[in-house]
Amino acid sequence: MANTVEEKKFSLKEVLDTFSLCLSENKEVYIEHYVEGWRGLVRFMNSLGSVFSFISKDAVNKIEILANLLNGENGTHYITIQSMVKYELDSGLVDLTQRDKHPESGCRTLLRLHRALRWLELFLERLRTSSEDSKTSVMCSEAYNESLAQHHGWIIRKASGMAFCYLPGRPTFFEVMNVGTPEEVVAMLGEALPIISDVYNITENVYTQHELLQLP
Ligand SMILES: CCCCCCCCCCCCC/C=C/[C@@H](O)[C@H](COP(=O)(O)O)NC(=O)CCCCCCCCCCCCCCC
Repeated sequence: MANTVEEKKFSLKEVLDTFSLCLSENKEVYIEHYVEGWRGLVRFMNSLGSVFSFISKDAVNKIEILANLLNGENGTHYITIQSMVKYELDSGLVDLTQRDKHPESGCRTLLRLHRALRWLELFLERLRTSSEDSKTSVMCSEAYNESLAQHHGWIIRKASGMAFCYLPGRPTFFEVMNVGTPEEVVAMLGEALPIISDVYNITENVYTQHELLQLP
């Protein structure tokens, strides 16, 4: 039977909207919607070609770790990032100095996606303010160098740099986002970016407060 969810032509707007569901009234971040937002982003990335599959494989792996924690027997502790951090720290479930007993804790796994969210924020901001002849590969690698690259070793940085060269040009990129005219894409990005920044900043604060930004 056809998988209608996979085949539906999606709009990047819907994906980015998912991040607006992440924030609770008291500014906690719901992991369910965070994970859902990432699933949508990965789906979008997959539609850009198989050269990105080493990236999406890693992202999917991390998304699934978090989804399993949320759906597991201790799932109630994984409703928000704040409750996850409290629970895992209080229960000694986080490897703080080296990967050892808890190599796949929620805290260290989400931190990797959190760093990638910063890349997304920087990349989308560049896209939003770009001109017609701007190069997506340049915008992407600048955003990467300012964020994720600082946490990646040489091999991953090289492989990422090569993958960026296969990004479609700005016009095609805007088209596959399936949002509308370039002006509509720019407007959509203008609405989505503050929400992504909010989610990023709130998470960053939680991790800073608990000194978790360097988890191995
Ligand atoms: C659309 C272009 C896509 C460019 C994606 C830029 C991000 C490049 C990241 C390269 C990651 C390479 C794979 C391996 C990573 C891991 O080593 C590394 C560390 O993990 P570990 O501590 O468990 O070992 N993992 C990570 O840093 C997590 C990376 C997660 C990357 C998710 C990227 C999803 C991109 C979604 C694209 C959506 C674009 C929408 C724009 C309109």
